[in-house]
Amino acid sequence: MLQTKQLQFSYNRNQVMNFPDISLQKGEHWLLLGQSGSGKTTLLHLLGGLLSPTNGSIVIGDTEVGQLRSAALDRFRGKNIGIVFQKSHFVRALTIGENLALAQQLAGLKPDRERILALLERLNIADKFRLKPDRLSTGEQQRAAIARALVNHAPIILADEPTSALDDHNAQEVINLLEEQARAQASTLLVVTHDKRLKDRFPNQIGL
Ligand SMILES: Nc1ncnc2c1ncn2[C@@H]1O[C@H](COP(=O)(O)OP(=O)(O)OP(=O)(O)O)[C@@H](O)[C@H]1O
Repeated sequence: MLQTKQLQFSYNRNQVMNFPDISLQKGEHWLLLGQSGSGKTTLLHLLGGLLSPTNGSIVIGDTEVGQLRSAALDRFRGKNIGIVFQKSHFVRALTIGENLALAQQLAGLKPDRERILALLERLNIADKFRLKPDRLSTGEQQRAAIARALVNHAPIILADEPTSALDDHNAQEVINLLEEQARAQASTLLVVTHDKRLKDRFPNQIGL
């Protein structure tokens, strides 16, 4: 489903990051662990097509992601990769419902109100459909971010520190929801974390 080979990246010439080869199969759930500054977010952004590697390859399904250019990459990413960012990055002027519809449109899909409402319902925030993101609590925003990552049925879900800003109860709930929803649509899930509460959560682990 997702394979990398000899991935390297550098933000500047003095510091080259080398990443271990990874191979994630369909439907598997993985944790990506490592100290602060070890490159977890960078690797997640490479896998999500938000950064281009300086060397090496990323293959998702049958597609070599590095071969795709701008518009094609945007569509590919929108359809195939759902990303839960550390901070949710919603468009503040749009409601939660509109933000999710935008995610569908950016992937070249038709806005599907039923799908959006069903997901918000599953995540217990259907009543936030017409609210702007700033009106939601941190935990609710994180659930809305999960809904956005799932809305296009992406076969790969990447989550960057999804629990770091949450208390124990909300952290458990968010990770349960991510797992449950990924399982329901047979998506491959990769969760980046240095949250000790999650370290034994999935047996499949990549260390940086
Ligand atoms: N935009 C950037 N420009 C230059 N250097 C950067 C940039 N982003 C990250 N770095 C550097 O790259 C290295 C890896 O950063 P990254 O954010 O990937 O680590 P991380 O493991 O996700 O850290 P944390 O757990 O603290 O979020 C760090 O040394 C960081 O200072």
